[in-house]
Amino acid sequence: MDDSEEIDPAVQSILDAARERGGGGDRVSVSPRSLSDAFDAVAADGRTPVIAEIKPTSPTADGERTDDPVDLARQMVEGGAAALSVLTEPDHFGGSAAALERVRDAVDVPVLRKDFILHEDQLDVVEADVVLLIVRFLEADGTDDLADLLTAARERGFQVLVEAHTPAEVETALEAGADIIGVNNRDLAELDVDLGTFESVAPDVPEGVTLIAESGIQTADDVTRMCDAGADALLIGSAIMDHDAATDVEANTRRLTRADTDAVETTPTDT
Ligand SMILES: O=P(O)(O)OC[C@@H](O)[C@@H](O)c1c[nH]c2ccccc12
Repeated sequence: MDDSEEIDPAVQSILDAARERGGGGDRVSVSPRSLSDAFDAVAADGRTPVIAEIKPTSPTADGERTDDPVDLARQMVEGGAAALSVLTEPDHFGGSAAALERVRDAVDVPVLRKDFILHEDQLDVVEADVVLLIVRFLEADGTDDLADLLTAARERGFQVLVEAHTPAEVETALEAGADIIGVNNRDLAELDVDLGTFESVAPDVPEGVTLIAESGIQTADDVTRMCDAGADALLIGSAIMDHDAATDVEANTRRLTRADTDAVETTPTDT
């Protein structure tokens, strides 16, 4: 629908690959770990709910992190992450369904499958507690309808995070019945990040909806800023992963999950 606004060539290439990718085999049926219970539990413990993302690389990253995803997942949980996000897109993010499966077996927290799902059968690739649906991409021709995909995902047991970037996309998400909305600070047309996006779009999201701030959150101040603007939880990848294998993933996670609380943590000096 909205193909008139040029999207970044890197994003177009992701979309083209997603269109080609087949689905799974048998229809999956998931008994999901509750995302809202996980957020409540960490909040009760004085931490900020953070979904820590395992993203080996991305079109905007330098290099690729090749550590075992299970090791990374354990460090993130040890550092206080409420939930994990695992990229399963293979061609541009270095992800795989197998990595998600191993991670979900190794931890107790909910796991989000991060991918570019355009068709119902792509829901059947792997079990996860939450799947991502991106409004912007489901407006393109030749993709399934957002509301239909949302229903199809819920019928399989998935919780659904619907990603928006503008007030119009939030409206679309709400009309489709979304109850968990992520506002992506990264503009998929340009690939640049502006935390002001969340601040300007958040007021359009009604109280009863779980609201997640996504992308570009680097520092403790950024965490506070997103929480002040109404975020119930934050999705953080690069600042935790870094693409320098020497980075301490557990310490990074701890620093950001403790950022909006009074808890005092020592901050690593090399980040
Ligand atoms: O690494 P960052 O800037 O902390 O961003 C994490 C996450 O929000 C980002 O990876 C993301 C948001 N929406 C997506 C959709 C597909 C792939 C990736 C994403």
